[in-house]
Amino acid sequence: MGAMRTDADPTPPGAWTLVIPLKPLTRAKSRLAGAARAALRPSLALAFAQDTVAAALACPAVRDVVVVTDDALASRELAALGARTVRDEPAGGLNAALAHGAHTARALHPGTPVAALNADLPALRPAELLRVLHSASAIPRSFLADAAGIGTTLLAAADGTPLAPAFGGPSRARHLATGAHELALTDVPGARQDVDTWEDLAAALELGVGPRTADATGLFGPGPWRDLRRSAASPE
Ligand SMILES: Nc1nc2c(ncn2[C@@H]2O[C@H](COP(=O)(O)OP(=O)(O)OP(=O)(O)O)[C@@H](O)[C@H]2O)c(=O)[nH]1
Ligand SMILES: C=C(OP(=O)(O)O)C(=O)O
Repeated sequence: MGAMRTDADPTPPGAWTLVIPLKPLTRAKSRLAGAARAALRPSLALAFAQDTVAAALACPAVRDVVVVTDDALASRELAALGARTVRDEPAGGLNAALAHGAHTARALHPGTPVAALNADLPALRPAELLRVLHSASAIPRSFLADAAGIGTTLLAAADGTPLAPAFGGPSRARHLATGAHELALTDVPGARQDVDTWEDLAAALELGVGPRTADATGLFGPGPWRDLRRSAASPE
């Protein structure tokens, strides 16, 4: 199962606590609305989160996953996978939720390095996440840009360093401007492929998604990515 370790590996087994934010499913993934299968949007948002959380929990560098959400169904389903769930406090939006999650993580596990991870990474693989966290271990505060090169999929902070999340829209530039180091990893496509649009979902399907997203997109019928590209081209 786990990847090979060496004495030089700066990522001790189970070192990291990940914080994963998730909006209420009925409001999540609004950019997937307006296309033929928009009614499936909450199920897709849940499937992405389930595959993201499952991959995170299967990563040998991860000791715990804290999901910050007010969605009751998502809380139940993600707890069933082994994540902890906390309420979305102080109800101040994404970055406030992440700061709350990071505080919870550090209270639970003093000394843990913490990383915020988006909930919409259905093609994430545990071995990729291990490479990302391994690189992040050597740096006080670092981030991974999304596949589009505009946003951020992961922001990591060592013990003693504030996470200071600045997610939302063009967060790559914001994280750079606040002094975080950009992780220059080219071989972790699943960790960078967030899904905001039907085109993003097509790209994730081509990389290979986890089982819940595969099931949920199976509802689209055969050749899902070709169908999705058609939906993206002609929204309802
Ligand atoms: N707990 C919590 N999570 C949030 C909040 N806003 C966004 N998120 C989550 O943060 C990540 C990125 O969020 P967004 O891109 O703003 O929202 P999204 O649902 O992914 O997509 P859009 O609705 O299309 O913007 C996703 O995992 C969201 O579920 C919030 O206020 N609270
Ligand atoms: C919130 C973010 O992601 P997106 O808007 O791409 O979902 C971000 O990249 O900061």
